[in-house]
Amino acid sequence: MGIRPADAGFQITAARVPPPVGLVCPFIPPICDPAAKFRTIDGSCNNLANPLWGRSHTPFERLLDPIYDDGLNEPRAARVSGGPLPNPRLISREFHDSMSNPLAGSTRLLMEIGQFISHDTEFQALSKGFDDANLDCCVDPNKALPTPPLDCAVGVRQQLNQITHYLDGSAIYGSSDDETHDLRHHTGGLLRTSPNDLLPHTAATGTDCIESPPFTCFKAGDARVNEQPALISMHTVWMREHNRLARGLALLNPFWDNDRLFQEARRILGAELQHITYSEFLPEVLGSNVMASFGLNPLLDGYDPSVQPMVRSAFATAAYRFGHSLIRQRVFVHDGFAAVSDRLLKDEFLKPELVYTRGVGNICRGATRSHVESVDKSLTDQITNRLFERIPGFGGDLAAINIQRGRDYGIPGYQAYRRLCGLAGAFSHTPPVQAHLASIYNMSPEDIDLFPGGVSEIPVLGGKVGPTFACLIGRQFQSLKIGDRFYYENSGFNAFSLDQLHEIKKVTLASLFCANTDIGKIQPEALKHIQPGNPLVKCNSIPHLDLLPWCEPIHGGYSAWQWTICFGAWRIRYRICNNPLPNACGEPCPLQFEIQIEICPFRSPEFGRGYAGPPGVARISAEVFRLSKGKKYAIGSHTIHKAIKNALFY
Ligand code: HEM
Ligand SMILES: [Ca+2]
Repeated sequence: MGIRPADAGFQITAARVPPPVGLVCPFIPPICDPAAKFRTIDGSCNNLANPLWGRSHTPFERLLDPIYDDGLNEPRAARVSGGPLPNPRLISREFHDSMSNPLAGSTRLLMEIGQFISHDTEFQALSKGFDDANLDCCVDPNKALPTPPLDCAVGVRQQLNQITHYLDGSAIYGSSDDETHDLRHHTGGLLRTSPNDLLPHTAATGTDCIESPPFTCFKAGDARVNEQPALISMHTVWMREHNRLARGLALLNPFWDNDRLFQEARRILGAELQHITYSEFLPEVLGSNVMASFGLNPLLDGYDPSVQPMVRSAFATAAYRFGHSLIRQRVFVHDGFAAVSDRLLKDEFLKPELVYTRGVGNICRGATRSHVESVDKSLTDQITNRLFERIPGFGGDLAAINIQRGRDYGIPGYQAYRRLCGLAGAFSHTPPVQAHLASIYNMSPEDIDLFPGGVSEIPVLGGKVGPTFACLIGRQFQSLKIGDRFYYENSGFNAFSLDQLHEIKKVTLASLFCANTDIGKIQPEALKHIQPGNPLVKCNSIPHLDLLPWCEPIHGGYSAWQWTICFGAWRIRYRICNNPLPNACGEPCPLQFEIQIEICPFRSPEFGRGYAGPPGVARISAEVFRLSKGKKYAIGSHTIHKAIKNALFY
């Protein structure tokens, strides 16, 4: 069944022992530049003592030791009390009904940005068949690819994150230098685009995107970009934001080269993404109490190099999949006057068409003008029966996948995580949901899988998820914050200046959409519905980031001093303003042309008229300055001769 230890390329044994002699460990720490201003693309060298922490293609970390059926490798299948665990599809059919329970107050954008953040922080590597084909699930279950742990000690099965664990914009830029190279335009710090300022095109691979000409599939920093049109739109908005920043920086700093512009824009964009996550998204999901208890609110200096930033497997396989319960049955597009499309999600999976026909602005507007589903046991049938359906009636079931994926990763059951989070009792559910769960798991709470147990809890005060998921999500975003040396609020040598931070903190989802789409009007808090206190307003009244604090001053610059030979007791030096145009933050040259005279060879008390310089140097008189101001003179010209004569002999 599935991947055998022999297929894994390394040994799986129960005891953790050092790697056997001869085993090549794939995790070789790179040599880091501790003074580097920018993140590496693959996330390495963020933690200087542990440069592999958070890098792409490294294992998920664990909160609890794994439980495998055979102690090593096989998905958890047996009940604590003996006998097989309930079949995941059965749990999905019986427990995860497809009722629609709209969430009061929140817009569908909560789902969209949630998915985008997920695609910046975790992407499991799956076992592939011959020639990169997906495994046939009837013959070979589609298991997560095994990996040795970071220290390459031999042990139980671990799973691999393909992308950078950090919240760093990898969904926009990619998680390897090759990917980034391919996405970049290589002039002006820009990313590549396609006509109408859309994402660059890519050939469809079949599993990632269904291409129906002329609607070409898109390419972005994360391979899942084409999964649904609102996700494509979100990627497009961020790609445009990068280009907008790069262009703005180029205007302010015309001497920055392509690489400098790219990296500075990427650094600002990463900060914007973190700011939106910690100031808009997480408070909406977790509520203010949980935000405070995990230290997720703004903080000026929190970096702790002992904190592991890595994504935890319980977060990736269950807690952060809470978002699957937010998903609505239909994709809603709004043109500012009316809904222009409200198609079933199953018809939009993996298809870029709506982005071409309806436009990014209308899709973004749709996300801010419609509701999202509550986080509860109900998941739309579009994902529990019709996920990626190609032949009617043969769609996938994401709830069942989530449950089986948890077992595949060996994550312990729901109760173990309740204990880890210090929650009292075995349930945080309404009595009917509790009874339903208990009966599906044959009255054995210890067997309950983390996804169904967590997603069906009563939400915490002010949040959208229950206490177990709030704890697991809170812990994860805490470690992504204080375990990230480049976290945008950190001080230290790499920090943003206070002026820059002030500008970054103006960025909201609303300002992002305003700056990069034709949305025109939006409510300031875009994750919340339009209502008194959050009215629909014109984009020009939404605060936006001003790049001026990123201006590096170019002052008006002079040529080097040129000396004449000594004639008599004097010699003259002169210089010309060869850069009369400073940039927005630079000072102009005070004078176009400057002449000084010096006693030659010794200092004498008879300085020239109007002397104002240091000993030994006499500056020419104020009239002469005026005479020469605003003009450039060639040395030897009549006016200069006159000026020098005046200075020397009057
Ligand atoms: C239309 C919307 C969405 C669709 C069709 C979708 C579909 C999927 C699929 C097919 C997987 C892979 C499952 C597996 O093989 O284990 C997945 C994984 C995941 N999804 Fe979603 N999803 C959607 C929205 C969301 C949202 C809104 C969130 C969170 C707020 C989310 C969080 C996750 C996470 C954390 C994973 C695991 C990623 C990994 O480690 O590879 N998804 N989703
Ligand atoms: Ca990342």
